[in-house]
Order: sequence, then structure tokens, then C-alpha cells
Amino acid sequence: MYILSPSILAADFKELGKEIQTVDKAGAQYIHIDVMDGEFVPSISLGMPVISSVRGTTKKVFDVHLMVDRPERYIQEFVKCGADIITVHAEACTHLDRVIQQIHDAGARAGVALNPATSLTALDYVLDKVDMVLIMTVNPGFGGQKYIPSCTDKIKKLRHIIEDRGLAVDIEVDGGINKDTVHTVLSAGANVIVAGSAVFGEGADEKVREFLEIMSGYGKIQK
Ligand SMILES: O=C(CO)[C@H](O)[C@H](O)COP(=O)(O)O
Ligand SMILES: [Fe+2]
Repeated sequence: MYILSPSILAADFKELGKEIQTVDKAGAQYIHIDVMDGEFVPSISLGMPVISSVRGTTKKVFDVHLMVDRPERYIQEFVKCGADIITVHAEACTHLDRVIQQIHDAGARAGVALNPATSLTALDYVLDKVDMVLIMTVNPGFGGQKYIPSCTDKIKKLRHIIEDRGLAVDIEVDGGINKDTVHTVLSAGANVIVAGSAVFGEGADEKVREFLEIMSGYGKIQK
């Protein structure tokens, strides 16, 4: 099933609730929320109070991408403020297996993100324990960057591994996804599409519909 997860990093923060409702009404199934700590990545974005305050604006899935060192410190709090999926970076966790367990114990779905330079082998012993893998298609930390072409092969390889092992793990892609690059990642095997700067701005509702229309050419769209 194909899912669109607009990244609010590119939204107008003074109208955040309305921006979320616009993409919700247009059919986006997830809302992608980027949390940056100024340590794991250079920038600082937003945290729990913002997530709590927009939680009431939509019933859609909050897809929280933690670009945070040692995320085990915050899992329970993010679930409490409304996260439905929590994705942690393999590079930020000393005990990745334990953090995945912690996310599930807190009642959320668990994702693991890999930076462009991180090998798929980081997933060898956890792939059967996660709900989603996030393949970063830019170096994390900022919106509006260019898609890194070497990530395409990684998405393809991961799709083969998931199929070979008979698993039902979603492949999310994040960074530089627009109406051109989305074809590349969909053909490679991604099924959860994050897009920030290609969605928010003028006509966000129309852009969501355009993405969903493209995605429907590859398979069933999740309702
Ligand atoms: O995780 C992220 C950055 O680290 C964002 O989700 C991503 O960059 C989305 O922005 P864009 O679609 O503009 O590239
Ligand atoms: Fe993200």
C-alpha cells in the first residue's frame, strides 16, 4: 500500500494547524514530523509542545522522525504527545534493538532510519522487528536538498531483502522527493513517500493530489 507523508518542516509554522488540515483533507495519510536536536544533525526544529498542540488538528498518523542522539531518552514522551510511528536513526542508537522494543512497549510503531552513507547491513538483525525502514535520500538536517542518486540502489536492495525474507516492512524515503524523483523511488520499491518542499507552499492541496495520482500508478493507495 502506498502512503504520502508530507513533511511539516516546509510548512508555514504560524499556520501549522491549518497547514496540517489542508494536507489531511487532500488525502495525505501520514503527517511527517522532523525532530532535530542540534547534535545528531546541525539544526534544531521542534519538539513535544508543538506536537502536542497540533495533535488535536487531525486524526491522521503522526510519523515522527527523530534526528536525535540517544533517542531512548524521549520515546515515552513522544508517544504521550501523540506520535503513532517513531523512527530513530541506527547511527544515533548504541542499543538499537532495545530502542525498537522500547517504542513498541510504549504503544507506537517502530521505524529505523539510515543515513545515505550507512549500509543496509545495519538492519541485518532488526529487520524482522521493525514496522518501517526510512531510507534517507539526503543527508538529514535540512529540507529542500537534492536527492542523492546512490540511494536508489539501496532502496532496490532493501525491497529484495524484505521480499526474500517474507516480511511486511514499509520502505519510507525522505529527502529531495518531488514529482520527478518520486518515480525513481517508487520504481525502486519505496511505498511511503515523504515530501516537504514539494508539497507545502502555494497549492499544497493540489500537490498532495498530484503525488497521490502518481503513486496510484504504482499500486493501491492506503485509504
Ligand atoms: O528529514 C528531513 C530532513 O532531514 C525532512 O523530512 C526532509 O528533508 C523533507 O524535506 P524535502 O522534501 O524538502 O527534502
Ligand atoms: Fe524527515
